[in-house]
Amino acid sequence: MSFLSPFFNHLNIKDFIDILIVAILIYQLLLIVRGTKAAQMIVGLGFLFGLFWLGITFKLYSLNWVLAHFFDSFFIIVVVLFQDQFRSALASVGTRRNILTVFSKDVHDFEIDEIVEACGALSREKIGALIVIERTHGLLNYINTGTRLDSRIHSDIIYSIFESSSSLHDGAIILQNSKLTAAGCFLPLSKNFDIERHLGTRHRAALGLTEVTDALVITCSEESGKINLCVEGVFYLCKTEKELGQYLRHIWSNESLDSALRPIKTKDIVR
Ligand SMILES: Nc1ncnc2c1ncn2[C@@H]1O[C@H](COP(=O)(O)OP(=O)(O)OP(=O)(O)O)[C@@H](O)[C@H]1O
Repeated sequence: MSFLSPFFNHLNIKDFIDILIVAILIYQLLLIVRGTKAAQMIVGLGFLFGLFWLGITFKLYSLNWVLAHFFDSFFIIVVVLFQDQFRSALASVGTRRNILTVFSKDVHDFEIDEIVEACGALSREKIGALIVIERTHGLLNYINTGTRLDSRIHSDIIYSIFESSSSLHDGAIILQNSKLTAAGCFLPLSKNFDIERHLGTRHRAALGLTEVTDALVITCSEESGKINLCVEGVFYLCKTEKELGQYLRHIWSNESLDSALRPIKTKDIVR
């Protein structure tokens, strides 16, 4: 590591602050694009950078010429490719989880009670519902498919959205950072061919989203009234509202799970 010391010797406090700000901006950008199509584009750009590096190392002139011209306009290309993400991120500064609130809890006990109460009522009335709770992966791609609400999380509001007379009852609602951000959102269907054949599109959408993001999805079946929590492509049946509450509190506040409940298999439960 001694080869790095000349580099550090020339750094002053201003440079450290500069590097820290850029690191936070890159981290925030990654949070926004994780789980979205933009993440795949970043992998594609990384691949082109790799090719460029190979071209320079092995002096592949034609490849260098093409890629050098491509990277000349790199910033314009990035802005064009990620225009949706930039637009949403700039518009949502201050309203979504940002630099200042990144360490705060997303869903509080109060909101969990409201979600659980709504699911209980929907289940008793056999009203179908699809409720998404955002964790660290940005869901703006999916929020943009629905109707923006930005309301507080309240059981009556959730219940009335899914009533058949509501114009927003089709699709999913997305809860983000203690807010009911959008309703009528379209989620990706699971591409898993091993899914039980009887599962309909509501449940396939819950699986699909949790396969590509770390969001939690609660489904309430219109047919059976059963409530399921879906985490990382796995369903956890909640026989009662109390069980749903236990699972949610287990995930958010690390409350211990009743031994009768199936343990959640997740790599990184976010608290
Ligand atoms: N891709 C999707 N994104 C969001 N919501 C969806 C999606 N696909 C279906 N839905 C919702 O699911 C409803 C259809 O549910 P369907 O009966 O096909 O599924 P299911 O899994 O059998 O659920 P249920 O047990 O409630 O009948 C739609 O009316 C719509 O509200």
